[in-house]
Amino acid sequence: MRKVTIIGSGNIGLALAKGLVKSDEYQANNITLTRRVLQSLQEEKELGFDVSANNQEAIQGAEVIVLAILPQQIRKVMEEIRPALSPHQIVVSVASGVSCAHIKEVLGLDTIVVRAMPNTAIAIGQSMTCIATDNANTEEVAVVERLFETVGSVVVINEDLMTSATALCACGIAFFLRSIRAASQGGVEIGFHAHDALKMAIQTAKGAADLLLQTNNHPESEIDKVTSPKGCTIAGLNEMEHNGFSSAFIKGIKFSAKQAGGLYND
Ligand SMILES: NC(=O)C1=CN([C@@H]2O[C@H](COP(=O)(O)OP(=O)(O)OC[C@H]3O[C@@H](n4cnc5c(N)ncnc54)[C@H](OP(=O)(O)O)[C@@H]3O)[C@@H](O)[C@H]2O)C=CC1
Ligand SMILES: O=C(O)[C@@H]1CCC=N1
Repeated sequence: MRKVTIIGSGNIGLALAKGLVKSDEYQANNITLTRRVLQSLQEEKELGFDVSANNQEAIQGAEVIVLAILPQQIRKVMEEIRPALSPHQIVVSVASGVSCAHIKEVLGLDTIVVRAMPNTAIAIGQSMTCIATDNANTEEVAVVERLFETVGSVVVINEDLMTSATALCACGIAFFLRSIRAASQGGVEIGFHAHDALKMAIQTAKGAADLLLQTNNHPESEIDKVTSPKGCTIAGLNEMEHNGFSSAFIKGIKFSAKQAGGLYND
């Protein structure tokens, strides 16, 4: 079985590890997890993951090394692992705003580097992951594609769109979650208990997403089927638009994309 090392087992690193095991394509004992505060990985150790605070030892024998470290911490980690890297290992960075060129500048120009931008739904095999590279060959990209396809959908994009992918997909999951919370808060105001309102909002959002996935229809064509003439749906939608709903969403995504590009401090 292929060995994967995840350096930086925080929110996204652990979500990836859990998703890989849940997919049944990987076993916990083929995944090494690192972080400095090793006590925080006690539960994962009990689940069978190999855990370590030594990044150099942890990457030995790994086919793929995932850097799931904050952009502000990644240079130090790369300097640390550089002497222990082997030529055929694929380095996958999920750090936002850190380019392939930045990574090769520290790890060496011959290092095989692929950037990946997953989201936290990776823990349940439902990530939307964008990947990009400027030097990996087709086979190496295919290895990374297969890894992330076991935990969701994958799109290969040009590297110059990675910060946009960060905003739309990685941050995006938070935007949709906030919209579900807002819907449930509205539900409470119109008469439901919080628990029921949240359940209704979640299933309605899931139905909307599945409708688009399964029919390939444009959202507006599905909206047209809901909006009866002179009805309450168009009244609600237009009230939301008068208050800037689409505009706020678009502005938020643009602002996140701008921020995502500036997180790496040389
Ligand atoms: N959260 C998300 O949804 C997504 C995040 N990303 C990107 O993933 C990266 C990580 O983000 P996120 O998971 O949210 O951040 P977290 O802070 O949750 O995780 C970072 C982890 O790195 C560990 N770490 C720090 N220094 C070292 C080191 N020297 N050696 C080993 N481990 C170390 C930290 O643990 P300790 O302090 O114990 O060392 C921490 O657990 C970021 O670059 C972010 O841009 C990308 C897509 C989605
Ligand atoms: O908020 C962040 O900076 C990270 C990157 C994408 C999702 N979380």
